[in-house]
Amino acid sequence: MKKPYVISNVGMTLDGKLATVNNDSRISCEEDLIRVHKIRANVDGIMVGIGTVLKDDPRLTIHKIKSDKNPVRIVVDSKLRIPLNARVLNKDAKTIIATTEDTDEEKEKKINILKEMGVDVVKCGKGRVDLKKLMEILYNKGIKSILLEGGGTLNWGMFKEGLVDEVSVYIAPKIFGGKEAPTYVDGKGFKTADECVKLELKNFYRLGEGIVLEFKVKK
Ligand SMILES: NC(=O)C1=CN([C@@H]2O[C@H](COP(=O)(O)OP(=O)(O)OC[C@H]3O[C@@H](n4cnc5c(N)ncnc54)[C@H](O)[C@@H]3O)[C@@H](O)[C@H]2O)C=CC1
Ligand SMILES: Nc1nc(O)c(N)c(N[C@@H]2O[C@H](COP(=O)(O)O)[C@@H](O)[C@H]2O)n1
Repeated sequence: MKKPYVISNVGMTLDGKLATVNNDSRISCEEDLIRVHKIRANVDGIMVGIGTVLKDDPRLTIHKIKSDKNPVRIVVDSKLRIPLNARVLNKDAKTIIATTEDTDEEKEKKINILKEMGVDVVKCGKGRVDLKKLMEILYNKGIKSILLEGGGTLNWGMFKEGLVDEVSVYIAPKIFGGKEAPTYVDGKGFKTADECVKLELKNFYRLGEGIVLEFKVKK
């Protein structure tokens, strides 16, 4: 199956959290945010789940370094919960919303509004977005590389389907704790170690106050 090359990147605390229980996600140092924007500048798309949009209202554009273009912003949003005033819907970059084929009058109305705003709405899957099918659709739209930023639920979906090729993670010297705090990979989780995603460590280095680890996903 032809699919984009997918790099998963997060800023994570030592205890694996992506934010506090109160959704404070100030984890990466400035040096790491610049590293992230250099990755953003080298991919065709940046992908997040709707949970991240609802909690962070991210820009998903390149603003920490100079860049003459922005990657396509991709939001995975089964129930089309995206607020129409979300920053990812502004004119700074192209945006694709991936939703499910399940629909009703209200959803169709919102899809029409989004299309009038210049947003590309893609329907694939029932109940949940079919991520494998979405990857094929994005590849056929010319998106050959994607930075998957999360959050933990979407990361689980992508890892579970074997759609991630590379992992880079900045680990901050912080501990957030919190059983309910979001982690790098949430979702159902693998039941046995045999099923888990296996990685090959390719590189690691100090950055700012933390450390960056880079892996290839073993296929
Ligand atoms: N520190 C970091 O690097 C980052 C932190 N975050 C944090 O992560 C949290 C958001 O993560 P989550 O709440 O887990 O939301 P999420 O951003 O992972 O979005 C999950 C949503 O995506 C949709 N979805 C549709 N099809 C799916 C599929 N097949 N598999 C999985 N999801 C699918 C569903 O509506 C699901 O609820 C926020 O606290 C945010 O600050 C998010 C990105 C990076
Ligand atoms: N790499 C990284 N480190 C952190 O500490 C973070 N909190 C995040 N969050 C991701 O960046 C998005 C917000 O930044 P922009 O407004 O898009 O520049 C946020 O939504 C997460 O995807 N990432």
